[in-house]
Amino acid sequence: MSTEPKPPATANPYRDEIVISWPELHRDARYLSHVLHQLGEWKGIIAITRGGLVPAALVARELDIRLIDTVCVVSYGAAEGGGAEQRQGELRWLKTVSGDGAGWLLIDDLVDTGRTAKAVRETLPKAHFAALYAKPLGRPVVDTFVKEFKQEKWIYFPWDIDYQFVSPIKSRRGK
Ligand SMILES: O=P(O)(O)OC[C@H]1O[C@H](OP(=O)(O)OP(=O)(O)O)[C@H](O)[C@@H]1O
Repeated sequence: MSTEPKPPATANPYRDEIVISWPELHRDARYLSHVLHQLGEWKGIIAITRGGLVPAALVARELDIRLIDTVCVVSYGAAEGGGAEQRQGELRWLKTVSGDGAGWLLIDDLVDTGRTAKAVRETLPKAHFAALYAKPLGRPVVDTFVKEFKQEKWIYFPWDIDYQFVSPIKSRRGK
């Protein structure tokens, strides 16, 4: 019998959120690059679109990697708005790469339930999977990551957010 943790059964398992700033993401990508550099030479990077594109560019700069490819996978059936329901849809492939991934870095921003990472690993079993952030359900699927967040934490990446006015705490209703 499998002892693997199961995804939460509720429709929206995210009870908390965190906003990652550009400087924090950049710092974390530099740290990831340091770790990956220690592991040896890489043939190239395969970014998992779309979230893996920015960290892949930052790692490529640090490790002087010019050969960059993509695997393109989409969660269908998701509601609009970038919320937790994005984790529910069916996975569909738009593009993959040939070979078994040996010597290549697979890069994504986040391993959440691990569903995307598992699907990508099945097609490229010998690639090294690196992500900036991981949650407990996804952690077993990733080889290298920088920070772990609770499963219930929804992560807003810098490209998801904007600067805007926020009312002082004391003036807010329902405080
Ligand atoms: O571990 P999982 O539960 O599969 O979640 C992680 C995946 O979800 C995000 O992509 P998303 O589906 O939001 O698509 P996008 O990167 O194109 O916005 C993220 O970039 C990972 O690829």
